[in-house]
Amino acid sequence: MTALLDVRGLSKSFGGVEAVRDVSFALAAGELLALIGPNGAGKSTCFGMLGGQVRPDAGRVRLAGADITGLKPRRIWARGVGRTFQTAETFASMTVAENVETALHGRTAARSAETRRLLGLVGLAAAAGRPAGTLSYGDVKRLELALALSNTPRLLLMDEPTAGMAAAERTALMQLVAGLARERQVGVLFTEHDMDVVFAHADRILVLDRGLLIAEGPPEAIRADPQVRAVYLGEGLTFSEAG
Ligand SMILES: Nc1ncnc2c1ncn2[C@@H]1O[C@H](COP(=O)(O)OP(=O)(O)OP(=O)(O)O)[C@@H](O)[C@H]1O
Repeated sequence: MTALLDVRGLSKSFGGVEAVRDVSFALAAGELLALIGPNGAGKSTCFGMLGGQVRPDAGRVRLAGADITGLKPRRIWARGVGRTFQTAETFASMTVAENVETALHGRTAARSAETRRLLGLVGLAAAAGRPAGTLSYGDVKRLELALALSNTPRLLLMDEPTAGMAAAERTALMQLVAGLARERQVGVLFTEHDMDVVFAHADRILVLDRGLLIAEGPPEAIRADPQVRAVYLGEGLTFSEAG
C-alpha cells in the first residue's frame, strides 16, 4: 500500500548547522504520528520542509505517491495538506465565522454552510459571531484547527497544537484530532513538548536528536528506549513511569 506521507533522506543545513540529517519515515492515513525531540533537534525544520516553508538540501517528500518536494506552501496546501502553527494565525478583529469563511473558496451560501459545519466539528458553533480576539487560548487553537480543515486535508501538520493550554483543554483537543483522524482517515503529524500528550495520543512516535532520527515506534517502546531516555535526561526532563 502507498503511504499517505513518505519521507526519504530529508536533510537541511543552515550554515554549519545540520538541522535535519537524512531523515526517513512514513505515515499512514488515519494515523497520529508524533515528532518529538529536545530543543533544537530539528522538528520545526522538518515541518517546514513538509509544508513548503523550508527548501530541503536533499531528500524526497511524497504525498500519496506524488512528489511534493520543494513545492511552494500554497501548492502543498492545494494538494491537501493542512497546517497549524505554534503561534495562532487568526484575525483578532474578525468574527470566528469570518475567519473560517475567509479561508474557504466558492459561493457565499456554500461558504456559510461549510463554515457552520467546520465550527460544529471543532466545537465552536456557539462562538461563531464573536470576534476571534475575545476567544480563550484553547478556543483559538480550535479555530486554527477549523482553518486547517477548511481545505478538507488528507494530511494535517500540527506544530505544538496544545502549547499554552490547560491539561483538560489539551486532552479535549487531542481527542478531537484523534477522532478526525480515525473517522476521516486524515493522517496527522504533530510536534509536542508535553510527553503526557504524546504518550496518551500518538499511535507512533519519531524521536529526533540533533537532526538525526534516533528512535521510532509505539509509545511503550519509545518510553523504554535507553537512547531516548538518555537524550531527555540530558535535558533535565524525565518520563513518568505510569500510564
Ligand atoms: N532559519 C535558520 N537559520 C539558521 N539556523 C536555523 C534556522 N532554523 C533552524 N536553525 C537551527 O537548526 C537547528 C534545528 O532547529 P529547529 O527549530 O528545527 O529545532 P526544533 O526541534 O524545532 O526546536 P524547538 O523545540 O526549540 O522548537 C537549531 O540548531 C537551530 O538553531
